[in-house]
Amino acid sequence: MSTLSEVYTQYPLKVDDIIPLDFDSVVTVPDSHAWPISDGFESNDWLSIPTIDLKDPDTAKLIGHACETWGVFQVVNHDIPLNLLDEVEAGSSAFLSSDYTKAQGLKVSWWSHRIRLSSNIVVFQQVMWHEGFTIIGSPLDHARELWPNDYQKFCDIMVDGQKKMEELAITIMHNILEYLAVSEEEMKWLGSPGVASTALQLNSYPLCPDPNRAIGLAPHTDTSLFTILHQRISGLQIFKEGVGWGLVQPVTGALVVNVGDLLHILSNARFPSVVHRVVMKEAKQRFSVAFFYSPPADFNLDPLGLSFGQIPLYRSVTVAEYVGRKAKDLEKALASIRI
Ligand SMILES: O=C(O)CCC(=O)C(=O)O
Ligand SMILES: [Fe+2]
Repeated sequence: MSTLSEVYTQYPLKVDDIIPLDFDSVVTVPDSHAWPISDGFESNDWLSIPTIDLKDPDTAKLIGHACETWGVFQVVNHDIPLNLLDEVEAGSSAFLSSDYTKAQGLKVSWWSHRIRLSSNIVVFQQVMWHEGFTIIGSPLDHARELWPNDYQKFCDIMVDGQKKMEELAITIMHNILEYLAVSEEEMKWLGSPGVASTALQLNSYPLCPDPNRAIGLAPHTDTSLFTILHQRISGLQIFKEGVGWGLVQPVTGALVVNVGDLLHILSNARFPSVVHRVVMKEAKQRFSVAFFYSPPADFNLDPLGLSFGQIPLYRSVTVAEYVGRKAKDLEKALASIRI
């Protein structure tokens, strides 16, 4: 087994779990999509997470400190043009509203329940107020099938988006390693383009007739080292120990970076893997773009940067094994490798 695509193929969508819903015509939230009100659901409080200027000479310290205290921060001066992020969003919208996508009735699922349309585009929708799709690798073959006359532009934008996100991820990773005092020798894969496991996930949260009865994405942690996210409209909530749920304020041009499970393991639990969710806040359709950054699937992940005498809290695990554990049981994956 060598790629994440192959790992996901082992956990296909259970078709019986699909509950179709036409978000375009719905006037109330059906029971199938109603979500129990939970703590902080209606909170409009912004969390004061750090915003870091990537041109600041102290970037490594600022990023490391933010990872340690919050597990999430925003970055500005990141060199990804805003118009590219807008184009990715427009491409996502076009894909989701294409006749092909609609005709397939691509409906409800949750993380482990994904419809695979082709080897490289994974489409899913769930009992959340959400639809979206994940691109792993090149979208070319599948997009050619979807829009025989029109696929090239979509592919160029997605490939460009993935490339720029990966460059930014490499910069952030270098800073994190510096902060954790982990030798780059330990991460030989880092920096060679196309070697890391990456995925570009395009999320859409349709306008909801009753926002307090639905949820965009249920609480979860990401199965990545970290995730880079673009949001223009609010809705992303983070859970902070001792504070509770709070919204991450959209800042024009900024990208949100959150720690995922793999960096939590690598940092020996020094960095929290951030629990987050999406709530329906504004009376508009909301899009977001998430870029998941992880080492190659066969990379052996160990807690690193331990100080003298410190014991590792997690056993060594390959990325592929961890992804498989998470796909099987979202809640128990981390505990299952705890020493
Ligand atoms: O849409 C968002 O703000 C969050 C998306 C997210 O958490 C994810 O795709 O894993
Ligand atoms: Fe997430």
